[in-house]
Amino acid sequence: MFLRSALSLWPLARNGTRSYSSTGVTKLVAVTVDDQTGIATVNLQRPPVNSLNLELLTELSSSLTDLEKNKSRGIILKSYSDAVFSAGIDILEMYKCEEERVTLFWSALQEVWIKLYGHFAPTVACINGHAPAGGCLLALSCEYRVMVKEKTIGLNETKLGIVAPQWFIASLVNIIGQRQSEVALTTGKMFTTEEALRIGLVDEMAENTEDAFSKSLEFFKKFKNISPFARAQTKAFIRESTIQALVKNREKDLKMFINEIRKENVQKGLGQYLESLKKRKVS
Ligand SMILES: CCCCCCCCCC/C=C/CC(=O)SCCNC(=O)CCNC(=O)[C@H](O)C(C)(C)COP(=O)(O)OP(=O)(O)OC[C@H]1O[C@@H](n2cnc3c(N)ncnc32)[C@H](O)[C@@H]1OP(=O)(O)O
Repeated sequence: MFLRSALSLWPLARNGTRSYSSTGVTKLVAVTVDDQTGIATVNLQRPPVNSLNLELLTELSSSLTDLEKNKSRGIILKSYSDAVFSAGIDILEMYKCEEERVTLFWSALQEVWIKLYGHFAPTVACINGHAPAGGCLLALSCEYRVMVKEKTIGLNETKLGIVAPQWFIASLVNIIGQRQSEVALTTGKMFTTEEALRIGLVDEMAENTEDAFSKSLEFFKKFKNISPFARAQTKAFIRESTIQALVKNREKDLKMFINEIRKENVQKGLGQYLESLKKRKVS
């Protein structure tokens, strides 16, 4: 009954699913809700590598708000691409950036993290491609991670000469613990799927995207006999202090980000990194 009335808020059904976009036009984020289960698939679709720019983050943020309002039964976050889940922050948002845009950009990233990390429904990252830095952050924000074999994941910021903010670090520490996080972060380690599984950075390994998606769906069955309220409130209690640490310091965090990326050596490093990306190819 509850499911029916919640779902009736969604746009017209098509083949058992409801497609949805906050702007009315599907662009960088496509949301589909399964009519039977109420599970939403949030597909990131910004070719070529789903790098996170202001527009993608703004769409993702409003999709998350709508899913919260419409009481989705769960979220699977995935990529349109079988190669890359998300390449993290679009370096062009940090390199030679304008103050007004970079302020909006970082605020949107904060907002997405707060909404995803604190989402009331169960969330799964279906990591069907590489997930460096900000891509890893999105995956860490979910409750469960299923990753396709032979991909890579990690917070590699130090490799770019930048420092991962406290909330990136907390997201990792809450999953793999302080010691493993310290080693991973200080060395900018990118884990293979197999390594990530061994240290608990991901929960399951999959053969391919289809397998990852069906394993992601299985996760929701764990809550079949659990009260949604008890589940959501428990999650909120567990995550509250991590979320509040950013919520109370958003302005300070924004200033630190802008100061950090404006440094001459950081700008030089970002420029060189962009150049090196253009020369290199990952198999
Ligand atoms: C006291 C201090 C307090 C703290 C203050 C805050 C500090 C700042 C913190 C900022 C946090 C940043 C987190 C980030 O997310 S930084 C971004 C890190 N991302 C990466 O390192 C990933 C880079 N990309 C790759 O490794 C590979 O592209 C890939 C994802 C493995 C995919 O490989 P593949 O071979 O499939 O694709 P290509 O490499 O050929 O890429 C295709 C084109 O896309 C461009 N590209 C790739 N990644 C990015 C990116 N992140 N931003 C912009 N552009 C990107 C690449 O150059 C290719 O472009 P081309 O076709 O024009 O050559």
